[in-house]
Amino acid sequence: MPLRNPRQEGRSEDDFHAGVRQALQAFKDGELRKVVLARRVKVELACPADPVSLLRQVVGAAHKRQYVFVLEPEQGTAFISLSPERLCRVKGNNVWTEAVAGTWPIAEYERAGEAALLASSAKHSSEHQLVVDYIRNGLAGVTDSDCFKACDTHILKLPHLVHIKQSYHAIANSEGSPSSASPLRLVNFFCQSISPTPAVCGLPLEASRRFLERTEKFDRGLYAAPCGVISSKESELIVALRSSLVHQGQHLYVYAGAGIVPGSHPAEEFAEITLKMKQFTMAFPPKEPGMHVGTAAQRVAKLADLPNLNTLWASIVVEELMRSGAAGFVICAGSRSTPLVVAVARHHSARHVVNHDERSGAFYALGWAKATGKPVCVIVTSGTAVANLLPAVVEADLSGVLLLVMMVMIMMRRMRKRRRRRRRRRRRRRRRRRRRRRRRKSRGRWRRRMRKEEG
Ligand SMILES: C=C(O[C@@H]1C=C(C(=O)O)C=C[C@H]1O)C(=O)O
Repeated sequence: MPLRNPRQEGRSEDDFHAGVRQALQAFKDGELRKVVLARRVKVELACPADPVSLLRQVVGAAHKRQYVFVLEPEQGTAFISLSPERLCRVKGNNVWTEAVAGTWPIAEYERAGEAALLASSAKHSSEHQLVVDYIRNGLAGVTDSDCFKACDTHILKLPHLVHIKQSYHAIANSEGSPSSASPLRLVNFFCQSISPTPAVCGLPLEASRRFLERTEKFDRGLYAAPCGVISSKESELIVALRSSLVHQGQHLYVYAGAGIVPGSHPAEEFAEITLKMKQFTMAFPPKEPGMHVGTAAQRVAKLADLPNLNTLWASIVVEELMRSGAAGFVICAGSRSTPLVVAVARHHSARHVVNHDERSGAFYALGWAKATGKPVCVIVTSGTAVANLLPAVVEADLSGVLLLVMMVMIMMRRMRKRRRRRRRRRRRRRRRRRRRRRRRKSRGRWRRRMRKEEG
């Protein structure tokens, strides 16, 4: 599964395939049993963004089973992770940990179901089993076997893919025994003796490290490192997977790897990594010709930049649409929709395309929505412009694609016109009534005077 924009690729697919073939040879030579080969992919941001707004962008796509965090190791650099994997949680002498390894695309899980999938691949099972054995052996050093509980092996469902997972709860040996450990020493034990597990590095550990130094050709940095909170009461460390490093808000490096074992296919492992990177590469899709994103200078800095209610409402509508997962906007310009167009142009991540013809604009939006699987909004002015959207709207309806047509400004303009007309009518009526009253009064006065004069 190639990335949508090959210019993003940091290390070519051929290089990666060569690395997998070297690993397969190392298995045959008895040098290695498993190795996790990673890739680093550079993504140029379409517009500069600060780490918090980038995090906000990816967080929308995060699953409830992912640990989301951002670290700022140095000014201008931010490390963002949406990790599915906990290295350890330590509370008193209670320890929780897990083995996560073996990956399938989510479509395969949906087709086969959990039980059939778990039984379907010896390669995936052995990949997971190596991690399980490693963690169990490691824990044997700090716990007795009767103080160790493993939950059933199951499938961990995430966006785009699934993993095999098994969780453990152990009670560490109590103080006084030769292998006793305080909570902080237990955390240290996980950092020094358990991490990196064969889920992120390989087996045997030192041979895998040497292999990766020779083969990966980039610095992993914080990728796959234990990150979290440490205290004497309770500590939790996460394996920093599904991560990316943002530089000066200009570009980011996305990291992901795949466990290579005997029987691995280079193309399948490459596709697995692409899938693991998808949450980031989808949140920051490549800029395409004709597509625009608001520049830093155009972005709204404060509420005072929104001089009237129309611009305020329009910016709220655009922000809400982006948060709800809209892919972007097709703008068929007209003066009445100006506040909406300005709001789109000023939004930090709203992608938009300008198309002067509503018919082709609507079909462009339809194609865009089909390609991304996300709703696309078409902004048009009133009158025949709306009617021109009809063929694409009908097609969107029949093919179950969400196309949002925005004519809210027209409605507001019409409503304002109607309100003005009603006010004018009321004023006219009042004036007529007043005139009638005055006439009646003067007629009454005149009659009374006449009667007096006659009498
Ligand atoms: C190495 C990564 O993921 C690890 C490797 C897996 C695998 O090889 O199947 C699965 C989950 C993680 O333990 C990564 O996401 O970069």
